[in-house]
Amino acid sequence: MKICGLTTPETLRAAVDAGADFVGLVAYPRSPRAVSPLRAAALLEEAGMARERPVKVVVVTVNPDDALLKGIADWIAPNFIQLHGSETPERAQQVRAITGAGIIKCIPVSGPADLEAASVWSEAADHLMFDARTPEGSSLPGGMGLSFDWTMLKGRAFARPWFLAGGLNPDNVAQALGASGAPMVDVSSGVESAPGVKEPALIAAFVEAVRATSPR
Ligand SMILES: O=C(O)c1ccccc1NCC(=O)[C@H](O)[C@H](O)COP(=O)(O)O
Repeated sequence: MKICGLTTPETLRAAVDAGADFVGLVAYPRSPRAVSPLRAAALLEEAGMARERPVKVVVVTVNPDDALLKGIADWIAPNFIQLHGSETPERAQQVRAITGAGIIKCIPVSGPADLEAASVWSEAADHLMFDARTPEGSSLPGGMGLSFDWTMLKGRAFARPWFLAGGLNPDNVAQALGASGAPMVDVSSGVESAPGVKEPALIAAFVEAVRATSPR
């Protein structure tokens, strides 16, 4: 599971200690969870993760330019770049070459037809993420606590391992896993007390709820 949008060493550590597999740092200036590459590097250091990383570090971007990608590679050296904009597979290959990181591609979903977009990503992405499409004119393309009909994913096969995202929280994640058959889940606002303010107790409750649902 992935806990996204962490902004403090305490919550980063809380995610690791709870047993998250991936932690997400958002490099999108308009987000209430935004951290610069420099701040992200300091965060990892303050959380004791500068050298040894017990989890995969993901940097979330939206149509990133080369300068941002170079800054991310130099300062953070993440395991994955999450592409949350309108990037093409060709651009994703460039992102991989510039950063040396793996690629998580977000597919925005409002209806079953949106799932077809996954088919072009079998070469360029390591993982897919199905996240609720935010309404036209929204301030953010993700992290809005919106969900979609999870059942449309049930029984579907995709070329890459995938995350379910969008509107998940400790109270609904068990139902979401059952309804979608998701192999991995991602959460941001569902473990916050206000936009950008993560709560360690909610992070722990989310991880526990996933653990209690998943086969060991
Ligand atoms: O979280 C953000 O602020 C954000 C900003 C811009 C692009 C993507 C963003 N988040 C991406 C994520 O991976 C979120 O975890 C995902 O959209 C689910 O968010 P939520 O519905 O709040 O759990």
